[in-house]
Amino acid sequence: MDNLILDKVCKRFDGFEALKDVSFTVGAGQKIALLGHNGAGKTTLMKAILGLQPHDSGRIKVMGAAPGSRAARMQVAYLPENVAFHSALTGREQIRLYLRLRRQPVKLADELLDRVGLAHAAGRRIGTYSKGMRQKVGLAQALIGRPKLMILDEPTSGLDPVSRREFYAILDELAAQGTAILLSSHALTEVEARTDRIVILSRGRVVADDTLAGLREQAGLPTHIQIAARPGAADEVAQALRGGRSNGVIVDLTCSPEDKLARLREITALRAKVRDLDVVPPSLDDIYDHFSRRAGK
Ligand SMILES: Nc1ncnc2c1ncn2[C@@H]1O[C@H](COP(=O)(O)OP(=O)(O)OP(=O)(O)O)[C@@H](O)[C@H]1O
Repeated sequence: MDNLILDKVCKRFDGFEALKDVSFTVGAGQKIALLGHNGAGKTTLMKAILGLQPHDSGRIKVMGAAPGSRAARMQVAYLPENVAFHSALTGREQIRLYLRLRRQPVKLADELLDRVGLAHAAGRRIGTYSKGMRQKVGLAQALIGRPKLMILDEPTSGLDPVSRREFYAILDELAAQGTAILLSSHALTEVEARTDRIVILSRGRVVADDTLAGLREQAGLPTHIQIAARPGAADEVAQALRGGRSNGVIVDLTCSPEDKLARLREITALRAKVRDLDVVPPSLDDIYDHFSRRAGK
């Protein structure tokens, strides 16, 4: 059974279609990135999954239950984009409060804060925390009760690179235990390497849903090959490969995915004149741009 099922979900605001026939699933242990421009419908979709805002038509199932039902709420965790906490409470007090609300033992608070790297500040008031630290309190809160589905809205905004890595390590652990994760982000390079599948929303519609490799194949965008020629051989290499020069010894080529192997064979034939080469596939930024533009037409 998929932990989350979305089937032709639609939502309108005063005649404006915020979500149109949105369908995809998130299985146990899967990490899915939800990408989309400002106003694409990401938050609206998350709120519908959480049962915070009713959808108009289509079907949403959270662990087989209706969104917002007690059964669903017990198994889902949410980290909103801008987490607000009581600034006079300490991190420990805030998490204890959430634990009480979820009918969990309060003694788990320190363990949860330690897990998100906040043990050292557990006794300090949240009003003195940085944005990144508050985000970590939010993550500690979301970890309560071993959720089966985690919905994270821009979870790493405000986190420094080390904290981001730690954050994704926690998500990996949860996914390994079977939690399904849906996270929205504008940091494309970050989700590129850390999620299993990418769903792109544009104007309320799903315009792409695949692995990064699958999206690359569908988009058919060119690959760049950068060849470092041996000293004095750059002109000859550029001429033989019909490539451009980006600086003294680097020769740049662009080729379609189908031509990649043929081009690599040509380069190999020149190996006495080539010192090194890099094959640079299209980035998620390029792919995102491709699908968004296509949807806009
Ligand atoms: N309560 C509401 N009433 C009217 N329109 C709304 C409401 N909530 C959202 N919308 C509209 O629905 C569209 C989708 O908004 P949503 O907040 O889901 O986008 P988003 O993808 O989360 O954007 P962002 O990346 O900027 O957070 C927008 O055009 C927004 O103005």
